[in-house]
Amino acid sequence: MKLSILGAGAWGTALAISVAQRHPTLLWARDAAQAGALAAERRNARYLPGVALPPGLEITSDFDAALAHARDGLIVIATPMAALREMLSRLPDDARAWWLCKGFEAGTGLLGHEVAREVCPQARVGVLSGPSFAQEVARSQPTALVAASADQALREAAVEAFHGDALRIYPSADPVGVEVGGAVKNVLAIATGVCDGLGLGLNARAALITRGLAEMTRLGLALGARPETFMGLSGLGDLVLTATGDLSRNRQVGLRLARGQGLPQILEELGHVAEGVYSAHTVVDRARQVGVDLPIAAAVVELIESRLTAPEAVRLLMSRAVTEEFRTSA
Ligand SMILES: NC(=O)c1ccc[n+]([C@@H]2O[C@H](COP(=O)([O-])OP(=O)(O)OC[C@H]3O[C@@H](n4cnc5c(N)ncnc54)[C@H](O)[C@@H]3O)[C@@H](O)[C@H]2O)c1
Ligand SMILES: O=P(O)(O)OC[C@H](O)CO
Repeated sequence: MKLSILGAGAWGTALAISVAQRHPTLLWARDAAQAGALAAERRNARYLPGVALPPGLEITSDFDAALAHARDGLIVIATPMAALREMLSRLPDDARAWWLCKGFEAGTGLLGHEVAREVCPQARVGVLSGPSFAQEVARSQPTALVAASADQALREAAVEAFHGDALRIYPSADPVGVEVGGAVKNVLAIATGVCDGLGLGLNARAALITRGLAEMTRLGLALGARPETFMGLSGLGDLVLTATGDLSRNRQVGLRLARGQGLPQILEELGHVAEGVYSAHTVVDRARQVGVDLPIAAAVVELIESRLTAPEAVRLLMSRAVTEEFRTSA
């Protein structure tokens, strides 16, 4: 099966390295100079240093050539969430496409499948998510992902395309749950980074992850997700990885906020997208629209928008009124 991966950041490059070992794969970079450097050096020095590109992986900055390559195959959108709408709008009507980005679209508050419904209703689409640090996938370390789409044939195509010796693919028919998990875990990883950066201890970290999972699940159920999805790879799995793994950019944002570093400097030093920063406000807004309370995510918004310091955010969360552990309503 032919694959074109749109976006040559860390994750697009890592997935391209993985699938190019099994399928004719083309990696599109929007910047011609970056595409030239990737092709000449056979590595992605800016976004994924230290990993060689396999000889069969083709590189281009020609968008039409990328679409043509995958005409009978699959397109994979590997840009940040902020560029998903633009990428989807450039696809042919009958495209078969998967995206890798995790978040709610800033401004509209939409999840990826809702953006696709607006922009390319004829296309057959899905989301590939789950616990997956790009550096580990690029080095063929064992990883399990979930491929979620309402389209069963497209789910089968994803297994054919992505499944391999080091990459297990679990199909899912719950794109809502998978996308909510991927978006909310990024915000919770910022919170856990703050918690660990302040040295609040392992009890606090476990509490934050568990109560964060409750927030993710409450929002997902209100948006029509299946409850079991939050116990799966794109829910609990990705939350545990991102909240505890130091390779996470979102966790790094939290660790550095706890040290008192300013957000603009943190983002500049990271050099990669940290989707939780851009999604936090939108996650909380979307939850409010459906009557769901997300205290941890709301505290992250206060912190990144500089209305609270990290210790003040902790005091706010600890002083909340007592509630039942499992609420019967939002
Ligand atoms: N890095 C990971 O381990 C990982 C794993 C799973 C999911 N993700 C998700 O995948 C998405 C991409 O993450 P990443 O780590 O590759 O980011 P990154 O910061 O490493 O790279 C982003 C890439 O997108 C490109 N880009 C930005 N805006 C664009 C636009 N308007 N049009 C075309 N290209 C554009 C950039 O040039 C860059 O190549 C994010 O939503 C992230 O949450 C990342
Ligand atoms: O580095 P992060 O925080 O964007 O997380 C990367 C992936 O989403 C982990 O699954």
